[in-house]
Amino acid sequence: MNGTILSVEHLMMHFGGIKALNDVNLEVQRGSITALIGPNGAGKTTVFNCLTGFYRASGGNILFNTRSKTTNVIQVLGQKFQPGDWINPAQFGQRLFYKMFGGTHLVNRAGLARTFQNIRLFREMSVVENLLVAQHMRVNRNLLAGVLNTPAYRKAESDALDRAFYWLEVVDLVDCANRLAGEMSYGQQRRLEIARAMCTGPEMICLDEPAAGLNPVETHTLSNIIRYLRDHHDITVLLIEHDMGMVMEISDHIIVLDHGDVIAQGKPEQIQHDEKVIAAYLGTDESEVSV
Ligand SMILES: Nc1ncnc2c1ncn2[C@@H]1O[C@H](COP(=O)(O)OP(=O)(O)OP(=O)(O)O)[C@@H](O)[C@H]1O
Repeated sequence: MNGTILSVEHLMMHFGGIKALNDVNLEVQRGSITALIGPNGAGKTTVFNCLTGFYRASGGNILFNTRSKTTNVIQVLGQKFQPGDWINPAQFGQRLFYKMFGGTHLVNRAGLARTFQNIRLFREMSVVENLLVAQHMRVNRNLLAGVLNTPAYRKAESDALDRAFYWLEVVDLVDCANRLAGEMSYGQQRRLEIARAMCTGPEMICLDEPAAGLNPVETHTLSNIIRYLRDHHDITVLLIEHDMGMVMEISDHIIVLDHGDVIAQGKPEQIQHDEKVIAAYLGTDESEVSV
């Protein structure tokens, strides 16, 4: 593995009086499969929502290091002006820029993609259309080029289609290309969500409970797809998952959250025997746990 792709420092997320995340610090290594686990309500999805810009964190830092630059996720979502900005024109200009043009699209453009716990496909579109829509930020959408149907425009369209079919092949859905996304089985929809995220050209993908609702055969196929992303495309995978068999089998590193704090991290064999982790899952006090 080569360096840190994601650093999260002192991340906090409060919903009114509820402290979903207290002070989360974690790092994800480039090219790894890292699992974020923890009991229900530990704050895992909230971490994902902060990382991918769906929530604006209450405090802390999220730095996403792609090969070409570092993106400050909280900054690109647009922050409130601070008193010091009025004497620092560069800072003021930057905040104004991101207030006007910032948003989650910049997080995706930086190379971070995600899937959702509750599948969110365009159900009334065909499978391949779902993948073409995902590429709108990469494809030439110049109106004039479209009207004149220029060679560059046709090439961009054909590349988008090739890319869509490449990822359909990886997730074994080529045969379903023209079916409506909403008509497919649950397992197929989960795989399509991964293909759609991959069509945005990410360096890192966050998968929120990808194995939820899958049978053992589908879970095995999914594990192979996740490994394929890492091994053949150098994609960093961060996943939330409750299927501990799968987590222990495919993860290089595991981070455990409980009540909005990281309580343990390490290799699967370390986590399996960590007393704090066992206590968190059993809902008992650490001192009561005997291994
Ligand atoms: N939008 C929200 N408004 C209010 N509270 C929220 C919101 N989102 C999450 N929470 C609260 O934050 C805490 C963490 O929730 P989160 O969904 O991140 O947990 P989780 O670890 O992903 O749980 P699960 O494994 O059940 O999906 C919970 O107490 C939850 O009720």
